[in-house]
Amino acid sequence: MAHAFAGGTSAICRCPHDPGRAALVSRPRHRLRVLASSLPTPAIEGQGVELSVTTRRGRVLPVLKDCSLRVPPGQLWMLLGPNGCGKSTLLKVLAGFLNPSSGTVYINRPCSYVFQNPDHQVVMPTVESDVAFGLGKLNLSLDEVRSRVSQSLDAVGMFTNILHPTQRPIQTLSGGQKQRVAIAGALAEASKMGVIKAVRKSVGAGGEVSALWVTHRLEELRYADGAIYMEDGQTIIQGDVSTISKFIKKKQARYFGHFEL
Ligand SMILES: Nc1ncnc2c1ncn2[C@@H]1O[C@H](COP(=O)(O)OP(=O)(O)OP(=O)(O)O)[C@@H](O)[C@H]1O
Repeated sequence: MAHAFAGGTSAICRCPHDPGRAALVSRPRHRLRVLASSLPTPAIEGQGVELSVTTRRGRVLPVLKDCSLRVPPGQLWMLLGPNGCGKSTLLKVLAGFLNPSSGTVYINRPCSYVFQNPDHQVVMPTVESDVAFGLGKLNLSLDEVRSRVSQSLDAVGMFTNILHPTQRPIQTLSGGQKQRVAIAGALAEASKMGVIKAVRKSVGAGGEVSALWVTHRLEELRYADGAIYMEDGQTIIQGDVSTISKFIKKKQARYFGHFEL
């Protein structure tokens, strides 16, 4: 299933069940900047990436302080770290949605997922109702439905804001936007592990597709070829799943140990 990849030109793909999760998916197509490296050309690479934002009060806030990572082609890597450590921001920088204050980014452009005719896939009058359409059968609470709708729209790059209100009539959308809404509907219905399994399936076939998946769930690591751990705006460690898993578990043990004192 290609829904997890289907972001049109969007590289950010958020998990439908957790706003803190996202995936960056790329296919070899267009090179932004080439990094000198003796290793095989990566699918996704960041070197010394930093990003500061200026708050409304004029305070400069460093969000990414020093991030380096390398995702080999045809692999699925996970990006983990505590809430607010900068995972989503790093993804946005890698995807080209945000410009880094410094550092280098290399990324193969994501491919688009195109339906033959998006008008055949959208059935309800507004964006929100269309994405929620398939959830009716799942017996979910209103909050859960709203959360899934918003996360699925995020996943396909249809960020809900003034420009993309969830109440927007479907007929005012472009063809590409309708495609995204249709995909968001499918994502909203996907089960928790279903999406990551689908991403796993799609990655690795011939090295064509690579993905960087942001998660808090250690159990999702089993689908990964490798992982990167971030803390406080910095990438701390990158490596194979077993190494990163042990590293995180050790950290958690130390954390909980602290509270047991
Ligand atoms: N435009 C901005 N203005 C102010 N603060 C920002 C901005 N963008 C990000 N931040 C802050 O930077 C930090 C990192 O945010 P980010 O969303 O990247 O974290 P995250 O690791 O994805 O978090 P989570 O796992 O909770 O989703 C947060 O403290 C966030 O509030």
